[in-house]
Amino acid sequence: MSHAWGYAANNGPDKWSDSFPIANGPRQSPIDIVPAEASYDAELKPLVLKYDPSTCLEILNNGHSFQVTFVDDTDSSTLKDGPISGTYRLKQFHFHWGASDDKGSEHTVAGTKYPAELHLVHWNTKYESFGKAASQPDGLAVVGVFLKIGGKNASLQKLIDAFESIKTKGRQSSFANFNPATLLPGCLDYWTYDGSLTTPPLLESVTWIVCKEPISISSEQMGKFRSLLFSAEGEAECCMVDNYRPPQPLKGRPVRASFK
Ligand SMILES: COc1ccc(C[C@H]2SC(=O)NC2=O)c(OC)c1
Ligand SMILES: [Zn+2]
Repeated sequence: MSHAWGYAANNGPDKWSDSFPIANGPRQSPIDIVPAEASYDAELKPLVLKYDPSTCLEILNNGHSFQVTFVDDTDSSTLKDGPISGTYRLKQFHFHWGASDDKGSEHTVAGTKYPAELHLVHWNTKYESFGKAASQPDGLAVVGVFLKIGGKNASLQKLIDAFESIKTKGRQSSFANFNPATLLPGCLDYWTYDGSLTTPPLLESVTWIVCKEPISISSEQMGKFRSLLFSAEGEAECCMVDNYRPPQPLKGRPVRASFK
């Protein structure tokens, strides 16, 4: 692909295999999660998420989504237990969403699309850095949380209030003392399977942990997500919407449930 990857007809998910052949690999993400076909695994532990708001660093528009990045040089913000062994550090979180409320999530549940999906990205501290971990089969663990249209979400509003400073691609601003735990649903029941990054380079290094319970976002707040731009300042404006990869073939992978 001569031009950079994106989500448009000429550079979107159907074209990514041109430059990233792993797009057709055996453990690609996202997937359609079919609850009736997931197997309850009593050995799966509850998720242990410990987040320190003081590790929150900045919020940025990377041209594909907006992302909140964390200081990850200590074990201050970590994910443990669940389906993983060892300690994974929080690196960043970001979202995927649609142009309308009938689409936007990457994972789907028995074919149901949610309007958006949150990804909390963690890396395995058995490797020396995020970059090194990202190329290892057990290098990353991403917690996915669905968003459904409902009441106004005060925690999401704190992110939205920073949007005017990151409207266009490449813009970033300092963003301190945000607690990502406020974005988690009350119930942490989850499905888990072995998968990949959902954008290029599509590395097959992610243990996916997808929460069953969604969090809420209001229609007005969804509208603010859609006011961000894929385009940089001075370029023709292109609204940041439909930045999701559709479900990929399961290829025989087991999907386990932490709940009955
Ligand atoms: C090492 O290079 C990368 C590149 C992209 C992402 C972000 C992808 S991965 C996901 O779940 N959603 C996304 O948009 C990444 O995240 C771990 C790591
Ligand atoms: Zn993502």
